[in-house]
Amino acid sequence: MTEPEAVVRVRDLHKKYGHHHAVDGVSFDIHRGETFALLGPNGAGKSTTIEILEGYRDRTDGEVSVLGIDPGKGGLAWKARLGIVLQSGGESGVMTVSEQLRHFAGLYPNPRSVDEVIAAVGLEEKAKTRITRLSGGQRRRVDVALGIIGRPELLFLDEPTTGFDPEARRDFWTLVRLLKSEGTTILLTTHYLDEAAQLSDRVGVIAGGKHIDIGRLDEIGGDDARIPRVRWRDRDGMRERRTTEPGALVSALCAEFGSEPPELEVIRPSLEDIYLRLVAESQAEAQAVLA
Ligand SMILES: Nc1ncnc2c1ncn2[C@@H]1O[C@H](COP(=O)(O)OP(=O)(O)OP(=O)(O)O)[C@@H](O)[C@H]1O
Repeated sequence: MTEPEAVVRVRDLHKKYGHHHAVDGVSFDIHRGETFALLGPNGAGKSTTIEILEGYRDRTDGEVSVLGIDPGKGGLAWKARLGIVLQSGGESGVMTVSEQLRHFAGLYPNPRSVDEVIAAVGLEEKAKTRITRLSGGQRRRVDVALGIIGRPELLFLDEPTTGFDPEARRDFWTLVRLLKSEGTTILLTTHYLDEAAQLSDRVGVIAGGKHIDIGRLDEIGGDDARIPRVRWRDRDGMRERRTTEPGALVSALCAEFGSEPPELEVIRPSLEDIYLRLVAESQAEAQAVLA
């Protein structure tokens, strides 16, 4: 089998702010066409890592290649192949939505149609509205629109749906799936674990600047973290058991009760459960080292 093409390659990345080691030996690849979610608690080093990949921030040490180029040396032609949605938007407020997008579209060799992008982010009714007059969530949609207007090969989405209402988030997920179906490689950070579970092929988890785990959605955290729990109520109250064979346990319970046990549930750990467990374990290990 041929190795997938690495659009992003990070090896032993380090970033120090003064004495603070914000990124402490992180390594990962992102393959062409995949959506990769970089997850971690506040201050884990996600934005610092992304900003290094985008060429906005110098690294202290390590190897980084983005679309075959060292981001510290990337020129305009390289930048035009990237789409960037930063954590805080950089759009200027005096322009209308469509003016701003037209302005940005002019900076790229092969931009998407402004009207199509406005429709894709659900801002048709606000196209002629000044950005200063938009709500926070609507401005965030402008950020996303600006990130995709240049038809990027690689799209960075740093907490893209912060401030979105639930419907806008669903619409955004549809948009990301469309971009992915067109072959766009995507690096996503988000604190919404359901968003990561919906959109990503693989997940990397970091905490305190250090790598904790990396893998496909169905393998991250290991087999033990994904063992389902069966819950039901009996005479003594709620009961719960972890089992790799929930079907067999449910059958046995049904036979024992003579019908379905009250409040029966089979609960499969969500990405959020697995993530919280990984982060808690790594924090406990870090504290044990300090003790
Ligand atoms: N310009 C800076 N100068 C000094 N320290 C910084 C700077 N930027 C970030 N840091 C520190 O580096 C660490 C990592 O920050 P970073 O913003 O990369 O984390 P993050 O994972 O993106 O967090 P969040 O989820 O809160 O956005 C934090 O402890 C932060 O305080």
